[in-house]
Amino acid sequence: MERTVLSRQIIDTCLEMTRLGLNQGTAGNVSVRFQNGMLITPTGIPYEKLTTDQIVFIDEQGHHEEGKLPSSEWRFHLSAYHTRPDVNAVVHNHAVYCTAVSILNRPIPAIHYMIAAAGGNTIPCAPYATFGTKALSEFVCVALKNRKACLLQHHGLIACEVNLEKALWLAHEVEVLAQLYLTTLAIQDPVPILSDEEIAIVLEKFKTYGLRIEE
Ligand SMILES: C[C@H](O)[C@@H](O)[C@@H](O)C(=O)COP(=O)(O)O
Ligand SMILES: [Zn+2]
Repeated sequence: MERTVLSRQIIDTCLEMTRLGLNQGTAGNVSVRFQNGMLITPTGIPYEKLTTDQIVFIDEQGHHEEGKLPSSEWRFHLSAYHTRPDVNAVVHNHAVYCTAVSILNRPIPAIHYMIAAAGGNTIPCAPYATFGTKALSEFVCVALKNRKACLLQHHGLIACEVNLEKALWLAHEVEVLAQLYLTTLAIQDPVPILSDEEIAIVLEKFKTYGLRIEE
């Protein structure tokens, strides 16, 4: 797809992320796989002020085009694409419930079968490291190895998927799971969870769920 079209889709995803209540201020960033690297939001610019020419290209070595400053988190976006060849879009935000669970430094357990949307029976929590660091990107590599979403301790959430629409959908879904987790945790700890066997059944069903038969 053409660069300007993808850049517009990145901005629309950022605006939708805010509209869904998943983000505040200039927190968060969004990228999409492009050529031998990715297109990513610039650092520190409010989404409503973003224009397509401000979206930054970074190659697979981490070199960005001159005259633009990429998101401070470009390292973990590159790590996500490196670790997961199956994904083409990455969304990061500081959604309130996900961040609250990350402060407790707990994974989200299998409290609802939709946990399987991220590829397994938990949403893991990557250990804390300062934002923008190589250390954080290395923790993200590990957390996303078998999942399409993870929490970042004392920070927020990352979700990745085949395209921007699905990555944002997953980020929203994980926020709902985090809200359910905290709501039930206030009543009972530990919260009842689904067995690995039940989650395995859902993972299998998700392989074909929503696929339409070609006419
Ligand atoms: C301090 C930053 O807000 C940090 O939390 C980063 O992770 C973030 O969410 C937004 O940073 P950029 O504007 O550099 O993408
Ligand atoms: Zn952040």
